[in-house]
Amino acid sequence: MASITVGQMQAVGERCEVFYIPNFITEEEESYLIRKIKDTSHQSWKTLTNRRLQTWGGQMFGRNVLLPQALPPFVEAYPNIISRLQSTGVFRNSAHGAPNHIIVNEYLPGQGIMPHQDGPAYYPVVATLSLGSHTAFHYYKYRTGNTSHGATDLMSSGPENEQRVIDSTPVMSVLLEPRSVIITSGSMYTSHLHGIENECTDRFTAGSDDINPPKFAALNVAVANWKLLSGKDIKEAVINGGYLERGTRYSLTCRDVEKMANSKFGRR
Ligand SMILES: O=C(O)CCC(=O)C(=O)O
Ligand SMILES: [Fe+2]
Repeated sequence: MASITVGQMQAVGERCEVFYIPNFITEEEESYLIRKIKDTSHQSWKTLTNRRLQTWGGQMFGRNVLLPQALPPFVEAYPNIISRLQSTGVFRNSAHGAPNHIIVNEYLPGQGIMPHQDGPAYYPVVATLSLGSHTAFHYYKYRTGNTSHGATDLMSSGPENEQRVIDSTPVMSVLLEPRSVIITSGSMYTSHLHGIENECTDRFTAGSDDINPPKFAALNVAVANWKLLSGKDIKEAVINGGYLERGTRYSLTCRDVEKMANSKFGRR
């Protein structure tokens, strides 16, 4: 992909805060990146309860400041993920004009990530590249009035650690294909949450027009980006009410940490 402009990116939903770009990288680039992620001579995994992660571009110092390190060549040179993301224009007003930090998550089938906000350390845009498998990605809002409506409600710790009730019905849900990028900005970044349920299989309710779009069967919510899906088998499963088995998925969560420690600081 030579270059992408905001005009060519496809907005998902009416608010134009979420953009879906299928085939952001080629299959060859995807295999190469997965090989590099698995080759831990460069970096190591941090194991959490329900997934593993690597951090590229440096470690956070306190909550908001990055102790920067160079990003690996497999996002700067080949494939040139960072410059492709730059060419979308979504980072043009961020402190460094480009992502300077990447969290690589690994999810086995059945693993997900609780609804959360990415928080104030970053410029409020996140671009996430999916590798290896599709997944179902949901955006949630907080319940107004903060009243819990029963045992199914989720609680969040929120950016300031206060407990808030999350509405368990997503405000928007997208199917992320392998090799796609999803960009989250605006209020979807600053006041909504996002998460991935711990599922092995995603089932769909058939649909193929705006009145009756295909849905994620378990939640009865539309697949908001169904028209933008590019994989033949994936699109067929979604439109015809089939199912998709998840494989191991790697995600590259690319953001701009606005405050960076002076790089000389650590060396003195
Ligand atoms: O894996 C994903 O697509 C989401 C990851 C995420 O939300 C995060 O790292 O903050
Ligand atoms: Fe996140």
